[in-house]
Amino acid sequence: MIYSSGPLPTYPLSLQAQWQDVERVFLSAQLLDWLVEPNSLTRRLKSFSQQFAVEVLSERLVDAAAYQGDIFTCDTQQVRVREVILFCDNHPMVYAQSWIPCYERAEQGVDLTHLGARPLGEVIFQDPQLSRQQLQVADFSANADLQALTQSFNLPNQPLWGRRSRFNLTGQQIMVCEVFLPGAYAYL
Ligand SMILES: C=C(O[C@@H]1C=C(C(=O)O)C=C[C@H]1O)C(=O)O
Repeated sequence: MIYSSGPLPTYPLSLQAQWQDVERVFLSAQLLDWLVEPNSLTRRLKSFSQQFAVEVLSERLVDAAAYQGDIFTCDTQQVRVREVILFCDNHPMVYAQSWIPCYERAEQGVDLTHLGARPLGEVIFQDPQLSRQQLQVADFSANADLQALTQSFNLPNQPLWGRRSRFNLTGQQIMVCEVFLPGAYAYL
C-alpha cells in the first residue's frame, strides 16, 4: 500500500515530546478512552473497521544506549526498532514505534523479530504474563518527524496525541509508542 506522497522522514522517527502521566492532562473523554486502552489497540481498531492492515515502515537495530533511558530494566546492547502504520479500511490510523531489546540468549520470550505485517499485539497479548506499565501520553503537535509523516500521507495538520507504555512479557520487556493520526477514531 503506497500512500505516501512527499519527502519521507528518516527512521526511526523522533518520539521527542513532553511525556506526562495521563492523570495530568485534560482531554476529551473520547481521546482519553483511546489513550488509556488497556487491551490490544489492534483488536479495538479491527472492531471499528472492515479491513485492517499493518504497513511496516522500518525495522532496524540501534544501540540500546540511544534508546534505553529509564525504560528497560534489562541490560541489552541493541534494540530492534519497529515502525508501522496501522490502516483501517485503507485509512492510516496509527503510527507505532516499538523497541524490542535484542537478548543474547535467543530463548528469551516470544520471537518478535519476524513479525512482518502481523500485528505485534496479536502476538504479545497471547502471553499470559503480559502486563502494561508506565503508561504516559504526549502531544506530538510540535514533533517535526510526525508532522512530516502526516504530510506524507496528505493528512490535515491537527493536534496529534500519542501514548507509550512498557510491556513486561515472559522473559522480556518491550516499549510501544502509538500516535493517533489525524482522522483516527480517537478524535471523532
Ligand atoms: C501492541 C499492539 O500492537 C499494535 C501493532 C504494532 C505492530 O504491528 O508493530 C505496534 C503497536 C500496536 O499498535 C496492540 O495491538 O495493542
